[in-house]
Amino acid sequence: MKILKLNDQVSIKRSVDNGTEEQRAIVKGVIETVRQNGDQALIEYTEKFDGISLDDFAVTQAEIEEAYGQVDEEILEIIKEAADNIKSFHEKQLRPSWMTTEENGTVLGQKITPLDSVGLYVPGGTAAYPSSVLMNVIPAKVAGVKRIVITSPPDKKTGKLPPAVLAAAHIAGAEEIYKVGGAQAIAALAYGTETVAPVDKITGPGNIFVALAKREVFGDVDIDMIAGPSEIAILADETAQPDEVAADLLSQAEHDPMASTVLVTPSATLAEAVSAEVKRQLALLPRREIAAQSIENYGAIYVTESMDEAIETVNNLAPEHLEILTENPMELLGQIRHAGAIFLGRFSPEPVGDYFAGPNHVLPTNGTARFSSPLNVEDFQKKSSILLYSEKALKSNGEKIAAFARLEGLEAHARSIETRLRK
Ligand SMILES: NC(=O)c1ccc[n+]([C@@H]2O[C@H](COP(=O)([O-])OP(=O)(O)OC[C@H]3O[C@@H](n4cnc5c(N)ncnc54)[C@H](O)[C@@H]3O)[C@@H](O)[C@H]2O)c1
Ligand SMILES: N[C@H](CO)Cc1c[nH]c[nH+]1
Ligand SMILES: [Zn+2]
Repeated sequence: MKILKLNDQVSIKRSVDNGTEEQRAIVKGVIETVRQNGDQALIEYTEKFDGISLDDFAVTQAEIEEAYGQVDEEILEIIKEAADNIKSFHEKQLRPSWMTTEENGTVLGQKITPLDSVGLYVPGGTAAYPSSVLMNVIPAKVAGVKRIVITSPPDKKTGKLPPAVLAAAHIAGAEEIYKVGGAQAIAALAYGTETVAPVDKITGPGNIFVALAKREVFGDVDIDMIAGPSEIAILADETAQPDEVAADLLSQAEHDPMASTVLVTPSATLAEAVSAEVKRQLALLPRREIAAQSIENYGAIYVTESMDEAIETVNNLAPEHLEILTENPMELLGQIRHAGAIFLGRFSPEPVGDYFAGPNHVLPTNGTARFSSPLNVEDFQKKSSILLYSEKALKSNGEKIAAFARLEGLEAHARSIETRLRK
């Protein structure tokens, strides 16, 4: 792993993938065709892109039950326990609607309403993570969303969805599931077909066709974010254990050849030891080819002059995941301004959050932790403002409001107020 002296250009932001002109044209064509031909287009694209011919792409109750029976009992128990943890964490995010009443009778407030319906895209292949099903469905459920739809491409061999994905969906409480992937799935969720009623918001990651389609339909429906490859930054001092630091870096490197893995430390001794450990452990990993590319192209160890400089470096990176492996991690927490999730101490390695602890693993990437947050209950709700002015309140403020309206040249606004002042 490269050991670098700090320079203030430190960044793990990769350029956002806008796809090629050809890919953008394909996505536009797919969306338009689904809008015109509905279910028939879904069937034809599934045959063309996934090699599966289906008459009916809705997952049946029997399929869900069959899948549930195929997953090991112990694994089901683990998924259920993780689901309980995720639910109880997200329940703490719930905020009530509120109203205040002033002495003059004015009532102001904010009404919180769940979205009516949301769609979760679950990518195909090895990235069909049951944990991500929990992380998307459970906050939506906690928010009060009534209709939760899942779409995912059918396996190219079996024509089915992975049993663990269906089991996780069942445990999380999502039963409306379609075997459709790619841009055609996003189009169906956004605009509807004969079988798939449209949703109000689409969440979940996917390949470039999925990402471009989400961007294309944004505005007609809401979307969560366009998630980039996984990132981990570790802030460590000389007390950190090199084998643990290396294992944690590799835990994210194995996700994606473009995953970013960075150690920031004032300890040159730790830097050397971690570099050697990464090399040793990498050779033992089943997904070593993916992890090796990530480490080679997006991995770095920065040796800083001081811990303060290391903290500033981490804040500039604004990583998706930050581990603090120092003698007293809690003492540094107050100085961390930008990170999607912060893992404190050597007994909280990042996979604790990926699977089990409760906080969401859908996190801002590409430096966007500077201004955005983990997926949360509010992503599945919206707010309406509530205003009630009493006669007394309108009469005492009406002239000011009318004057403000005239400042903007909006006479009808002013008269809407004044017509009430004269009565
Ligand atoms: N950021 C994250 O958190 C995260 C998590 C999991 C997965 N992912 C990403 O999900 C992706 C999974 O990719 P995948 O391809 O296995 O599954 P996918 O479900 O994202 O895409 C499969 C679909 O892509 C479409 N497609 C494929 N080739 C096409 C073509 N030439 N023209 C038009 N459409 C085409 C097909 O409709 C197919 O059903 C990876 O890119 C991975 O990085 C990201
Ligand atoms: N670390 C990933 C998000 O960055 C989430 C995940 C799913 N499964 C394992 N990890
Ligand atoms: Zn992970």
